[in-house]
Amino acid sequence: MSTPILQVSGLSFAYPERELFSDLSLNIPSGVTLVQGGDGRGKTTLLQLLAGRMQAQAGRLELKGIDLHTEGEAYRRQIFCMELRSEAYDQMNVPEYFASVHAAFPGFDASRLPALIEGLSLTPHVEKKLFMLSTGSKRKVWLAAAFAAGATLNLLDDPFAGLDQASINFVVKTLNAAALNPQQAWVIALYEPPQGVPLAQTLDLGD
Ligand SMILES: Nc1ncnc2c1ncn2[C@@H]1O[C@H](COP(=O)(O)OP(=O)(O)OP(=O)(O)O)[C@@H](O)[C@H]1O
Repeated sequence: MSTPILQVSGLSFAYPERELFSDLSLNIPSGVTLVQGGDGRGKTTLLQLLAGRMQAQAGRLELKGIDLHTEGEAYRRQIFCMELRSEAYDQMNVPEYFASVHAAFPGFDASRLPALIEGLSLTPHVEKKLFMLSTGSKRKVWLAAAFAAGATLNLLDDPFAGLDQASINFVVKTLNAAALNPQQAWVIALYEPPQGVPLAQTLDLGD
């Protein structure tokens, strides 16, 4: 088996009033990994921990040999993470947002944007600022950015929420094509397994 993209060992994390993970070890290979779990099981928190945006109480995370603890900046630079709760990009219009992602990811492939915008029915929205978009449209913008970014590790929290069926089909098709790239890993957090997406593995956090 090839070396995993991300190696996690001994990860422990608790909020003051609730322990979520204790001594969790896992490998994330290329392809699609599903983090499955019911309400409040810790899907979002786990993605934030993998992204290096929240700090665990214990554990080691190594992304293609880069250790989060000792090389945090280099580690985080390889990760595209949907920041749906962030307001940091709200004042940007869609092309400005894509330009900001392009600046952050050297492997960003801008030639893919027209097809992604069309496939996700974003054309009527491209001149809008992000705060003007519905949650579903904003999610589509993040997804388009993820597919163009070329990041090593891609963390997609609830990628289908609020999407119309045509866009869901498009995301499934695009994700399945991206999953064939042995240099990239895709982690998706959902309540239940997605239809039509072959999974490299499932991490079940319970109902
Ligand atoms: N900042 C926080 N401080 C304290 N507790 C938190 C915080 N964020 C989340 N929690 C709690 O931790 C648990 C896991 O939350 P998290 O959002 O990671 O779960 P989730 O599986 O993504 O849930 P959902 O599907 O409902 O979004 C929940 O019980 C939540 O209430």
